[in-house]
Amino acid sequence: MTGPLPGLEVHHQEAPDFYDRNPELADLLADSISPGERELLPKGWSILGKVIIVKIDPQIESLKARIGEALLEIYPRCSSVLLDRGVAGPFREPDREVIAGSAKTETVHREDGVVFKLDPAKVMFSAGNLQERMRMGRLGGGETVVDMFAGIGYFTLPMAVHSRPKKIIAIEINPVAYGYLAENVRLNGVDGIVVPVHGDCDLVTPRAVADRVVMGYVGTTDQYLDAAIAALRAGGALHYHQTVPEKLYPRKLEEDLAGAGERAGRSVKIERSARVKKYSPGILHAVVDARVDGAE
Ligand SMILES: C[S@@+](CC[C@H](N)C(=O)[O-])C[C@H]1O[C@@H](n2cnc3c(N)ncnc32)[C@H](O)[C@@H]1O
Repeated sequence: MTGPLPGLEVHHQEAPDFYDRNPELADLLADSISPGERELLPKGWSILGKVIIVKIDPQIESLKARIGEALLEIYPRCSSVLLDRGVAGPFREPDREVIAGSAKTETVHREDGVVFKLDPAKVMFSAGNLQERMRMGRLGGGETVVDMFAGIGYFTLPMAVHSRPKKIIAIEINPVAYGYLAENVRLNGVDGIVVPVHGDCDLVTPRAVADRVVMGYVGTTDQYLDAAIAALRAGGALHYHQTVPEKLYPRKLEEDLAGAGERAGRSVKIERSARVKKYSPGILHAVVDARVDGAE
């Protein structure tokens, strides 16, 4: 997608965000904070479009407005700063608060030739999954794909834009994320390829249609493996994202897949296991690719 987007300002950047040990933040606040507070200042932040997203140590949360203003001074092209308190619930909704700048946090992020419109105050966008988004955009071609936890189109859009499948059925349960998914499909000019579906994967995943099924991370991804395998035609590819203690990687994930294959009476052959990113201390976010044969 290269054309202008009416009414939207697009910001180009190499990666979805960057973490920067910028001494400027400490310098800008130097006169008004103690040396102890200085030590606790954030060492990095993310930038998505025009929005800066920062985690702040709870011990210095009283400084949040000043930290936000200082970040806007460092990045004059940005318009809002969000304090990030993590992601919660099955919809993976971020807990974020505007601490400086405009209350309007909807923005447009461009990455790998794909446009993502989103409001980072309302939906998540994981910087650490960049390589995986790029990889998915270069697999297959001419296939029917089911993206089970599509979000705003994290995997659907790079696949539709770059590998030109025949069709992608992109399923999303959260109405806000679904709204952005539908809009991003239009903005990227892939409405002839992507069919956004608003619903619960457990109820709406079609059976025996897919050459490829993508299962992004939702915390309980393993509970949807039966639906994913049922969606696949014989010989189809499955991408299973899950978190796992480092010590159990990749065995635990391979066992999840083997179990689902057994329940379905189909053969599941592991083709690749990879670490996507560190999720939390001792816990990995990983992806396993498998080939599923047998009855449709
Ligand atoms: C973490 S986000 C998308 C992950 C993305 N694929 C990635 O790895 O960057 C997961 C999405 O799945 C959606 N979701 C969770 N449970 C679902 C379900 N049962 N059916 C459909 N969508 C679901 C959430 O609302 C959320 O938008």
